[in-house]
Amino acid sequence: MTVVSVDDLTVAYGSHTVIDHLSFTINEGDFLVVVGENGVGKTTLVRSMLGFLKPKKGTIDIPQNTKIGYVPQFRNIDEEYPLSIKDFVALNTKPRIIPWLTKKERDRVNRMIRENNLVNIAERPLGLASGGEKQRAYLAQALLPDPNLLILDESTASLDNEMKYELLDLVTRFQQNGLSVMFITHDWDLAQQYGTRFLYMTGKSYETGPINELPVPAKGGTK
Ligand SMILES: Nc1ncnc2c1ncn2[C@@H]1O[C@H](COP(=O)(O)OP(=O)(O)OP(=O)(O)O)[C@@H](O)[C@H]1O
Repeated sequence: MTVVSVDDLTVAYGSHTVIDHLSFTINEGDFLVVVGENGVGKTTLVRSMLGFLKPKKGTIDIPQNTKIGYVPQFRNIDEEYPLSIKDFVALNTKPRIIPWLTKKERDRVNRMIRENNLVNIAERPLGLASGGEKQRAYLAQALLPDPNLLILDESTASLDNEMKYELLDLVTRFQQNGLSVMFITHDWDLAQQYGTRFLYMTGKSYETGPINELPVPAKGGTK
């Protein structure tokens, strides 16, 4: 089943064309890694897929049963941030008339807390969590509404190796249960280890295919 189909997409900021005739698809259960140097349009692609930018040309076909979860690139959550990890996850419950969570919503929040290894720290202020714990909280929040496509924009960028693997192992577990993943990264090793397919954006052209065909640059490349 196709969860997103992008065909001949062109996106521009005014006269500055950033994405030029891009086509690719994401299928159910894919772990698509998106690689490419700074400024080639990776975040612009995500913003277009989320509907925030109107394509100049081409189409982004998102079937009705595709629900997207998104973990954006940068957040500035400092020590003063007042919400607990659990409350932060619960922020992504859909708008409701009564101000408190229903039992079903609470159960769902607790499930996400469990499945993202946050049980022991659920009541801790998010601002005091480590980088890896924060990323797991962002993941839990994004997964709360049960999306079938998860977009991660550089989620491992600020993490040490152990935390990177922990986070991506977790994401892989969800992927193996049918979640499709689109993971934007500058880390070619992680791309090769976790991806099933790739989209390589060079700024001039695009390549896509199974992960074993990823054209890994020589050392000193765009890593
Ligand atoms: N709102 C905007 N208005 C005008 N130009 C923009 C805007 N957002 C991004 N750009 C430009 O579009 C190009 C692509 O930016 P984008 O953030 O999509 O790249 P990226 O591949 O995600 O980069 P990075 O890896 O550094 O996050 C850049 O030249 C950037 O300066």
